Amino acid sequence: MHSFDFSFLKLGVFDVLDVLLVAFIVYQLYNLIRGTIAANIFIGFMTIYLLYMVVDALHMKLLTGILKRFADVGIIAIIIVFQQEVRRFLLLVGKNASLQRNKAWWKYFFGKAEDEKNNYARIKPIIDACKSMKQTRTGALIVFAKYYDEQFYQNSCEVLDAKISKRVLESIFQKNSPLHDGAVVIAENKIKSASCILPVTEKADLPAQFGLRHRAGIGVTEANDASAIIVSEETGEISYAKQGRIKMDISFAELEKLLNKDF
Ligand SMILES: Nc1ncnc2c1ncn2[C@@H]1O[C@H](COP(=O)(O)OP(=O)(O)OP(=O)(O)O)[C@@H](O)[C@H]1O
Repeated sequence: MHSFDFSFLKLGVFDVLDVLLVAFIVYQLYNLIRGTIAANIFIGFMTIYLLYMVVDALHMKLLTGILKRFADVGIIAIIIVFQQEVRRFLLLVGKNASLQRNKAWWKYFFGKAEDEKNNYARIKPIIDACKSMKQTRTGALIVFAKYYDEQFYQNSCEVLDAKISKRVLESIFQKNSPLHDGAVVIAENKIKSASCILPVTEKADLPAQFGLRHRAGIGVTEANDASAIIVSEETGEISYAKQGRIKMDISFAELEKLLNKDF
């Protein structure tokens, strides 16, 4: 009678750790692309790879040979198909590994109160500008970039390097202003640029009323370590995008909390 060889099922501690780490990375990757078309492609890749592992373990030579061809080019295909996601993933890894974290701990113990006070002073002009633009139904898109990638933002933008103030933000988004079309990018505590054309998200499951402004607000946070405030011209509603997701119709108290964390 034919006997199966199950020796490959012997597990050591490192095998378990290996599986857990891979599961964690796959889950994080899936989280990054959830809700996008890329998620379906990702599931497709994973299915083919899992199938390859199973047929390989069962020594089914022909199928293993065919699937191996897919698996071999898989990593290159992933980099090409998921260019934006890979970029965002590496940014995330880089950010968490940087000294920024240690600085945050240091501030947590020694300078938190002072920090919050300073942060409120920084945030206030932005919140005030949003309040006023909400009232006047002035459409706006303000991006907060943790890292100002000149190549990414400056290509299509008008470079400003201006101090953040309520009146400057309001004037930029005024309907008659030559700079009102597009987004303002804030980084390093400055209004770095205005009138920026940003990549729009390809997400298919967004509310029907979302036009290009909202889509660009979400799109920029998919590809970069950035968050974005969107003021709707139609409804005056304030939305907040981060990591490719959007919170709609938020209050100013909520906006303050979010900015305190992200800006
Ligand atoms: N790729 C882009 N990057 C930055 N801003 C953009 C981009 N595309 C459009 N916009 C801005 O969005 C405006 C058009 O907004 P649209 O009405 O399509 O958006 P919306 O999401 O429906 O928002 P609203 O509720 O304000 O109408 C344009 O005038 C321009 O200022």
